[in-house]
Amino acid sequence: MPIPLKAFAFVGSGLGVASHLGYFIHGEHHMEGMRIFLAFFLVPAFTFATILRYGNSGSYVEASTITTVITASYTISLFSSIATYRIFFHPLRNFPGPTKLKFSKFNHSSLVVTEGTKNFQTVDRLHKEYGEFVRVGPNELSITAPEAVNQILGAGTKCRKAEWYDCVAYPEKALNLERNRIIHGARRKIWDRAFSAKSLRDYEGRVKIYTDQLMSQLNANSGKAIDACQWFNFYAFDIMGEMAFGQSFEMIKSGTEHKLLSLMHNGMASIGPLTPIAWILPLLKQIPGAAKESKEFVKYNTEQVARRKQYTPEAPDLFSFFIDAEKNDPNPMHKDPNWLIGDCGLVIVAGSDTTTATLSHIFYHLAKSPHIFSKLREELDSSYQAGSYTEFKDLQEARYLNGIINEALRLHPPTPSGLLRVTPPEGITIKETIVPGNVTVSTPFWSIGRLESCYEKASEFVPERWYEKPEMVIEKNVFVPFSAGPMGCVGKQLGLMELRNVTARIVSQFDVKFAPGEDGTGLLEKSRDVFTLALASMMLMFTRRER
Ligand code: HEM
Repeated sequence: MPIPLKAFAFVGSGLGVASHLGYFIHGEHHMEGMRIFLAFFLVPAFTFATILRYGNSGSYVEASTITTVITASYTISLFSSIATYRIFFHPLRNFPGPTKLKFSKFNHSSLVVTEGTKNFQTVDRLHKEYGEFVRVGPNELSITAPEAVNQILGAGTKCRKAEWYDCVAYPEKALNLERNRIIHGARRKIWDRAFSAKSLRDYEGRVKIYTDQLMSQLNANSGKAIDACQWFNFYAFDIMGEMAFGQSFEMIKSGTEHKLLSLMHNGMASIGPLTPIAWILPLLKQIPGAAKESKEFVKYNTEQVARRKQYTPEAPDLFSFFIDAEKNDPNPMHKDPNWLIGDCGLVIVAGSDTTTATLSHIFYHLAKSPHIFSKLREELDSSYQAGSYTEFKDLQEARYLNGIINEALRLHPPTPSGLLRVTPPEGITIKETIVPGNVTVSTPFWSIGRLESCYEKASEFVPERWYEKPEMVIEKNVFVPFSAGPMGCVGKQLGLMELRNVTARIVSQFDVKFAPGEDGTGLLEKSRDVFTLALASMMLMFTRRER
């Protein structure tokens, strides 16, 4: 007697629930995209072939009907089980947030796309609607409670980096992608050496060369409208090329974009919309012909590393330390050549777009507010001489300049959505709220930087709050544009050195204003959130100062 179709539907449904409760609900599966994807095709094909071979009639119609019934009932019950769990039983079920985001991160992704790839603003809107704790995914919370920043990112944090770090540059290895704390700590030691106080002093000369080059170009274009964001990007990128490979990309000199810059930016463009569903990124990279730019970026870095290994620069660069570790460090992990290639890409990505975004926003505010520009020029005229021996040291102490940099980082953090972390298995308690274990959490920098509970007159650009009016910084601990703790920015001092040096030089030597028809809103409204910011243009005029 033939088995009724209902029985097959029953089996499919049972398997659906069982695979959810026995497999998908446990642990991490973000790197299994390809296997799961293939299983969804191969298992039905295998089922079809088995029924055809061993079924009662051996007919194609029977085999395909039964396969369809099992597959459909499996799929429906799997997704129903997932949805039911996420809404009614998940440990985050009582946290507020839009219902569609509780179901699936695909809905977050589509929200990001429809709202112009500005996740930090999307999340900000959700916080205004739902409060300090917002469930932005089935297993994800965005938190603006000030206490969360230190607990999630601070020195003693028990949180670790989220799955996103495995996916975003798969299959690369690099310091910032490393989720294992012991391995991260061991690699971080090499980077810390490369950024010691002595090394930083050695890098001053390199920074100066590119600041000089930028000044020459601004001189040559004095009084003309130019895209400041693009020139700042050339500047930051040239310095990072010098740091990573011991040779710049010559973009300031040539005034044209190097191929690597567009490769990097095109490669990063997908990160914005795909961050909520980052498991798709490794899947894409395993498809031949897909994710071309990212693959080319890695290929370029591989070739450059090979070239860099052929010579020793006169003064050490970052790679002097990395190559030394590969050859001489007793820890064998540094022998893996993938570290050099991945860290090479990391120098470029981490060091260029962050600095560019900050410089661009500093000059947005200087062009918008002539009184801030004049006050900065006064400070510099009285305490600083461009090109002097003590130039870098003097600028460290320029209070107004440093206040301006802090304000730019507060209102326009270069990683505006914050950083994804996972809570420890026992969970954490933030402001009496228990955040369960193994939940993805983030503290959106852009929103927190604008909270009246953290800063007095939060929406205003007030450099003095950082020295003369400390009462205007209500929650000091939330200001972490470089992140904090063991995974905080290792290049912070180099970044600050560049920002101070180039800002001081320009303000001392040029008048700055918006070009006709420009008011800087394009920069604020059209830049996209791709983890760092993909900047829109901003046309400024730098005119040689009349003395
Ligand atoms: C305004 C300038 C900069 C800002 C705002 C900034 C910000 C940040 C932030 C927020 C992180 C944490 C990322 C995460 O956890 O996913 C980070 C990490 C990092 N940054 Fe920066 N950065 C800047 C400049 C630089 C520069 C010039 C370099 C030089 C190469 C650099 C190298 C790095 C590296 C290597 C990491 C990874 C550290 C680790 O995982 O231990 N950054 N940065």
